Amino acid sequence: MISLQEVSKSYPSKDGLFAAVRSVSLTIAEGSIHGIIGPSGAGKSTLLRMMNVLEPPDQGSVIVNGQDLTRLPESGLRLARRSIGMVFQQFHLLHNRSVSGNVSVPLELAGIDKKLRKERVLECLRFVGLEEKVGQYPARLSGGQKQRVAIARALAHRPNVLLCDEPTSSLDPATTAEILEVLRHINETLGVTIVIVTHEMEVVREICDYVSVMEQGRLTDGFALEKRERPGRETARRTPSYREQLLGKAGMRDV
Ligand SMILES: Nc1ncnc2c1ncn2[C@@H]1O[C@H](COP(=O)(O)OP(=O)(O)OP(=O)(O)O)[C@@H](O)[C@H]1O
Repeated sequence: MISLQEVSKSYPSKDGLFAAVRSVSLTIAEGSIHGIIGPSGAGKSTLLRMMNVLEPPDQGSVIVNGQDLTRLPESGLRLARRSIGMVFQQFHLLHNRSVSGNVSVPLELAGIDKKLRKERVLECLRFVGLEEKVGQYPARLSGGQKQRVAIARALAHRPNVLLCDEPTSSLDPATTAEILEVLRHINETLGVTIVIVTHEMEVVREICDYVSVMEQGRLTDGFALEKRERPGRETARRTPSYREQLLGKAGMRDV
C-alpha cells in the first residue's frame, strides 16, 4: 500500500547539509494504523511528508497505491494526492470560511460541482459527528472540533490513506481520546490506512497496529501491537526503550 524505498532527505544548515532522513525503507500494510514515534528532530514529520511527496525525497522511491509518486508529473501527483488525506497538529483551517466551507475547499480546487460538493461535505461532517456545526466558523470551535473539521476535510476526496502529523498534540487527554476514536472509526469503517506521527506513547498504545521507532533520521525499531489485547497499559517495568515502554514483553512481534 505504502512503500518507501531507501528515501533520504537533507536540508541546508549552517554546517553544510543536515541529513534529516537517512536511507529509510518502510512498508505500511494496507488497512493498518501505523505509528511513527521518536524524539524531537528524529525526522518523523519529514518522513511522513515524503509519503505524499509534500517533501520530495532527494533519493529513493515512494510507492502509494501502486504508483511511484516521485516519478509523476505535477498533474499526476495532484491526482494521486486525492487518495492521500493529511491532518496536522495545528489544524490549518481557513478562518474566513465556515466549517462546511473548509471541508469544501479540496473539492472546489478539484472542480467538483456544487451539488456533489454539498453532499460530500455533509457526508464527511456527519462521519466526524459535526453536521450541526456546518455554518459555524473555526474561531467558535473547540480544539477537538477544529481537528474534526480538519479530518472531515481530509476525507473529502474519499482517500484510502490518511497521514496524521501529531494530530492530538495540541489537545487535552479527553479530547485526544475522542479524536483517536474518530480515527479508529475511519480505519475500521472505511478501511483507510492511517499513518500517525506522534511523540505520545499513549497514542500509539491506544490505536496503532504497528509502530516504527525513528532516531537520528533512521528507523531503529519496528514491531506490532496486538489489536484486541494491547499490552503495556500498565507501567513498563524497567527499561527506557520505546519497545519496552510500549509493549512490555507480551504481544511483541517483529515486523
Ligand atoms: N524545511 C526545513 N529546513 C531545514 N531543516 C529542516 C526542515 N524541516 C526539518 N528540518 C530539520 O530536520 C530535522 C528533522 O525534522 P522533523 O520535523 O522531521 O523531525 P521530527 O522528528 O518530526 O521532530 P518533532 O517531533 O520535533 O516535530 C530537524 O533537525 C529539523 O530541524
